[in-house]
Amino acid sequence: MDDDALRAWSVSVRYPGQPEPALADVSLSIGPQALTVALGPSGCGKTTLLNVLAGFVPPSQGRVTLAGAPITGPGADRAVVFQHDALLPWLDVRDNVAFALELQGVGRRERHARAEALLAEVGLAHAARQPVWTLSGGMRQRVGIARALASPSRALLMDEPFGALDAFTREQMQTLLLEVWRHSGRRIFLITHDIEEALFLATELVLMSPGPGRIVERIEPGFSRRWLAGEPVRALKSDPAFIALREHLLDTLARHRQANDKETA
Ligand SMILES: Nc1ncnc2c1ncn2[C@@H]1O[C@H](COP(=O)(O)OP(=O)(O)OP(=O)(O)O)[C@@H](O)[C@H]1O
Repeated sequence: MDDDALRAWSVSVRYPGQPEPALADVSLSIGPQALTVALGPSGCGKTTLLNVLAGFVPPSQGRVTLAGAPITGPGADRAVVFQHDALLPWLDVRDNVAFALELQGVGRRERHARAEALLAEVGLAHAARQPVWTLSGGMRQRVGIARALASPSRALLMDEPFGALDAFTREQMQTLLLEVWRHSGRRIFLITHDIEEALFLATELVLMSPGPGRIVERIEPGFSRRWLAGEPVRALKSDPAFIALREHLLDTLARHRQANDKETA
């Protein structure tokens, strides 16, 4: 057992007034080197699971722990990156990142230096003094990631972080995230609707299905480590093993959808 992991233990969540649980008996262990991706259709409980790990939503049953300590609410040890960034429009790029450091009581000169180093890590050194409203969607998400890295977090929890980006920018952000993952040593939990994104990034991929929200399959794709070892992204995404897994996941999702449709008919 991994004692340093971020773990969900048989977690169920039932929202008031809902006929069935949003999550039923979900267990997950995100170890220090892990990039765990939750994939599934709308309503399968992905965001609920992220909110439980973040401490925003308490489980109705089960528990969540980080390195063995119970999670009872939000904490600086878990940084959240949302699909739509929450940048502060009156601050420039550097100060949006430095703000997270100011909250930790870091002095002005040091927080500017650290913010600039984090912006360099996400490829935005040149944009440090730009107002955030001048940035593209991909650049805004980079600022969001730099800001998450500025917190003393041990885990990044990412809710569809690239969902609003075009396909090309999205692929760039996926490889950027793998670089950040390697350099920062943070464990990552990421949710997505996108099968290729999930397969490319995940060290562990959990496939979820609704009605009630649950994990129906777990696989360890291994393509992210191959990319970090030097294999080109396009070669990996057209690798027969990648395509076979993509088709398998599509098939499994379709079977679960049919089963759910029958139950609700
Ligand atoms: N605050 C809430 N109150 C009541 N029901 C909720 C609440 N949040 C989510 N739900 C319900 O719980 C179920 C799971 O929702 P959740 O947002 O976790 O799924 P999801 O897989 O993230 O969906 P999406 O991909 O569309 O964001 C859905 O049926 C949803 O309507």
